[in-house]
Parts: sequence; C-alpha cells; structure tokens
Amino acid sequence: MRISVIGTGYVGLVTGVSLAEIGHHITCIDIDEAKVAMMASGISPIYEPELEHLMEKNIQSGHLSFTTELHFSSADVIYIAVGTPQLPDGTSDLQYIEQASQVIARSLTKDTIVVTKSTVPVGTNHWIKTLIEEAAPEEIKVTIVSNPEFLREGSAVYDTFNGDRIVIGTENNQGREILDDINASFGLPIYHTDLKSAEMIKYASNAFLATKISFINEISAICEKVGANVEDVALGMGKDNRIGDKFLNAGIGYGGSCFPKDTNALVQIAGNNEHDFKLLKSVIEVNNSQRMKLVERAREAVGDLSGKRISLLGLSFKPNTDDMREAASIPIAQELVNQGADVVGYDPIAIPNARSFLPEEVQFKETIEETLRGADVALIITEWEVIKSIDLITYTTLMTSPIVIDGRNCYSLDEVRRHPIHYISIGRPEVQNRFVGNSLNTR
Ligand SMILES: NC(=O)C1=CN([C@@H]2O[C@H](COP(=O)(O)OP(=O)(O)OC[C@H]3O[C@@H](n4cnc5c(N)ncnc54)[C@H](O)[C@@H]3O)[C@@H](O)[C@H]2O)C=CC1
Ligand SMILES: O=C(O)[C@H]1O[C@H](OP(=O)(O)OP(=O)(O)OC[C@H]2O[C@@H](n3ccc(=O)[nH]c3=O)[C@H](O)[C@@H]2O)[C@H](O)[C@@H](O)[C@@H]1O
Repeated sequence: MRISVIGTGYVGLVTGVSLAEIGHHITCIDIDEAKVAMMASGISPIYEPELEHLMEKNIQSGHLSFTTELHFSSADVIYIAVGTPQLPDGTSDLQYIEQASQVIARSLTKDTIVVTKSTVPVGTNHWIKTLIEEAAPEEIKVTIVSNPEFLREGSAVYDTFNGDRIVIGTENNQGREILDDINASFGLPIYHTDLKSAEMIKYASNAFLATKISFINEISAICEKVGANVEDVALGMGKDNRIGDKFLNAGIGYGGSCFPKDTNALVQIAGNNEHDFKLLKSVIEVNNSQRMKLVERAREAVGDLSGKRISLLGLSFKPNTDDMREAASIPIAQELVNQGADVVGYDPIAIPNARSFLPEEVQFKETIEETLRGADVALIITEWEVIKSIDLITYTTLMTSPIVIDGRNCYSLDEVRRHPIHYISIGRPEVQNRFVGNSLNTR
C-alpha cells in the first residue's frame, strides 16, 4: 500500500520505517527541512536502537523516502503523527494537527483514509474529519481512523514489532478492513473499537501506568519510614497476576514527552466534562514532589549545598534515548544551581540535547570518571547500563566523599554493604559504611 506519514518524530519516523519494513511504500513528510535532508541520507535525527539500520535498508530497497512536499495525491492512506504538546493550562495544543488536516484537505484528489497516530483528546478524530471534508473538494470522502501508538522511547522499534496490541478505532468497515490489511504483517493482536473509545484507551493506558509509578513511589516513602525495602515489596506484590510486576520500579518519578503531558490532558478532558479526576491529580502531585527527593537527600547528607560539587549521572528521561523532554534532570539541576552547587552532568547520548534544557551553569563531561572526580555527592538520575555497571570502587576512589544518592535503585544493598560508601536509594534502607582501622563499619 502507498502510505504518507506526516510528522517524523519518535512516532512518525518509527511508524514509517516499520511500515516500510513490512512491505509498504512509505513517504515520510516533515516541515523541518534540515531533519528531512538528514533522514533522506539515511541518518536518524533521534537515538533509537535499530532505527537507523532499518531506515538505510528500506531507503535502499525503495520502500522509504522523505520529503518536505505536502502532496498526497498518490497516497492510499495518510497517517498523522505530528506532536500534540501541552499548553500552559495542561490542555493539548492541536495546532499541528489542524495544520496537517488543512494541508491534507488542500491536496486531496480522491477519497482517502486518514489515520491519527498522534495522541489526541477524545472527539479530535471527528473534528479532523470535519476540518478536512469542509476544506476538500465537495465530492471527496474521508474515512478517519484512530490508531493510537503505544511504543516506548528507547525500544520503539522492538515495541512496534512486539507490541501487546494494535488499537484501531473506526467509524466504518472500510477503515477497519484497510487498517487490518496494513497491519497484518506485524502479526500482533488487533483490538477494534469506535473512534472515541480508541482515543480514550490511549489516555487511560498512560494514566494507569503513571498511577502505578506514583503508587509505588508513595509506598517507597512509607518503606523508608518503617524500614521496609520497596524492591522486595514490589516483587512480592507483582507475584499476584492481577497486579503484575511491571511498572513498579520506585524512583524519581516519571518524565518524558508523554506521561506528564497525557496525565495533565486527561485531567483537563475530565474537567471539561464536569468530572473532577481527583485520583489522577494526586498521581501528578506525587510525581512532581518525587523529583525533588534527591536534592532533599543531598541536603540531609551534606548540609548547605552551596559550593558543593554535585555529579549528575544520566540526564535523559530514561535510558536508551536522547530525549530530554520533561527529564527529572531538568528540575533537579535547576534546584541544585539555585542552591549554589557546582553541577557536573554526564550522559552517554543525551548531552547535545541536554545543553539546551539544563541551566547554563551546568558543566558537561564526556566520561563518568571526569564527572565523579572531586565530587561531594553523586546523584544517579538515569539507569543507563553504563551507569548501572559503574564499579562501586570508582566512587570511593574518585569522589571527595563517596556519597551516592541513587534515584533508580541501581545497586543491590548486599553489594553496597561491601564498600566504604554512604549510599542512599529510594524506599530502601540507607547504608553508611566507613573504614575503621582495617575493617568496614556499617551503619
Ligand atoms: N514520543 C513517544 O514515545 C510517543 C508519542 N506519542 C504521541 O505521538 C505524537 C507525536 O509525538 P513525537 O513523535 O514524540 O513528536 P515529535 O515532536 O518528536 O515530532 C513531531 C514531528 O512533527 C513535525 N510536524 C509538526 N507539524 C507538522 C506539519 N504540519 N507537517 C509536517 N510535519 C509536522 C515536527 O517537525 C516534528 O518532526 C504526539 O501526539 C505524542 O503524544 C504516542 C506514543 C509514544
Ligand atoms: O505515550 C507515550 O509516549 C508512551 O509513554 C510511555 O513510554 P515512554 O515515555 O517512552 O517511557 P516509559 O518506559 O513508559 O517510561 C516513562 C517514565 O516512567 C519512568 N518509570 C517507568 C517505569 C517504572 O516502573 N518506574 C518509572 O519511574 C521512567 O523512568 C520514565 O521516566 C509508555 O510506556 C508507552 O506505552 C507510550 O506509548
């Protein structure tokens, strides 16, 4: 099938490349000329495992091309994958959706299927259809399909080929049959529903996952007070199939381009429909305060942070991505700078993006060793494999005082107890070891 994909961010590019890989002919369209030129030469503008390899392969086989030209006359199906960022009041900014709908309308020459991949408030697909049909030539009919995306950054290609379900919300059988055909080669379970339910499934799924994270973070706070270990608690809870063991990692809260934005949007959607979504408001509130925990712990450990050298290990909102949107490192670095600390940041991939997100006072280092040398406190922000595998001896040899505050519970407490280190993690007992004579003294 000939498919055009409008918007080549994390979702549009991965969708385009994956659809090309299963045999469709894909034209990816973006208004960002520099990005399009880069992609046309086989270079991915985002860091995403497997993506560049599949891009090159499908460009060479003639299944994948990139353009800034907003013409769709040869497309059987058009996917919309533009951004829907949040406005200051928490609602979704639909200006890119509106622009994409207008350009589609202007260039349609035949009946077409328009598929919305972007996350959009309930009712938006009906609005898109109306926008296009009102501006397109009168005889042209548009079939609209809601096909929300569930991929995770950092494993986007894997998720596309191994997802738990594909959700297809339609208004008629034609849309349903064509989308079934397009997706058949993925071999994944397909769940059919109506347009509004599909839109709601996306928000409800992200809100539920965010709720799991804030729930376990609340449990972790109680564990710290009563002396329990949140990891053991999560494992024990997860043994119950009704609860499941996924998304129960306590830490510094959720970040990224979607959970914060989509939880806020769902609170707004509920409010617009006279429903006060109290539970989700609390989930958001818990998450906002969770991010500051590492700074509070650093203050408790060393007192005034002014003039203290603090290392940030990991800057992206999660491992295996260079995405800095809503990363916990941003408010943490800002607060540390406000308190007068010297902040040094390291990330294996995200430093180029981090430069425009973090305060200008932050210094960036290319290696873990340079980041830790002379530091008073190290904060583990992102659990990159290269950070999880730092030998604990490295902290004790390079830092002025080996105080490690681990926002991602990267180390086992048994291992930590074997080193002269002050180790503070989330929802687990603190370990404060030091050498007395030749033996290790644990508190
Ligand atoms: N990032 C993620 O992991 C996921 C995102 N989503 C949703 O997918 C949508 C897209 O998200 P991302 O890919 O992260 O966005 P993004 O911000 O990375 O990319 C959006 C792209 O659309 C382009 N664009 C904007 N207006 C355009 C227009 N009129 N014509 C052509 N191109 C245009 C921009 O230049 C940009 O390249 C959002 O609604 C998001 O909530 C859903 C699931 C996962
Ligand atoms: O709508 C979206 O954009 C996407 O949002 C999330 O994907 P993503 O944001 O890429 O990453 P996740 O792996 O879900 O992590 C989100 C945040 O939650 C945090 N997290 C995750 C899991 C956990 O147990 N604890 C926890 O703190 C991560 O560190 C990260 O900051 C969802 O997992 C995807 O299904 C969805 O498509």
